[in-house]
Amino acid sequence: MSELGQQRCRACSAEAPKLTEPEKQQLMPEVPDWQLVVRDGEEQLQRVFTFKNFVQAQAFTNKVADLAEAEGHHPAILLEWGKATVRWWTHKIGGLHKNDFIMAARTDELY
Ligand SMILES: C[C@H](O)[C@H](O)[C@H]1CNC2=NC(N)=NC(=O)C2=N1
Repeated sequence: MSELGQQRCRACSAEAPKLTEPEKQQLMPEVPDWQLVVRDGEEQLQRVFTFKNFVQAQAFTNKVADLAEAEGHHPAILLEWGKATVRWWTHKIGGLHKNDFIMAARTDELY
């Protein structure tokens, strides 16, 4: 289990700073299966999880949703047959916060 995967989200305000490039580069090795993407001008962490069928993808999606609600920090999830694409970013700052890396690591532990 990665050190990030043992952490919990810290409530952040709209004034919280986005992670700097060095901070992101330091954190990326802890979530090696995730990629940085930009959607609607906002940087996000994305990973595609694959499964044998829709039901397994749905069950994983539900686990991620439960984790998100428990942490008060929510992803975008695209559920398809055999796939679940998860994207983490912090809406209120329009980019990436350490919380998003924590949640990506916590998501990996559900897979
Ligand atoms: C009021 C509510 O707690 C906030 O809107 C939370 C909900 N979940 C959230 N999830 C994410 N990813 N980013 C947020 O800024 C965010 N804010």
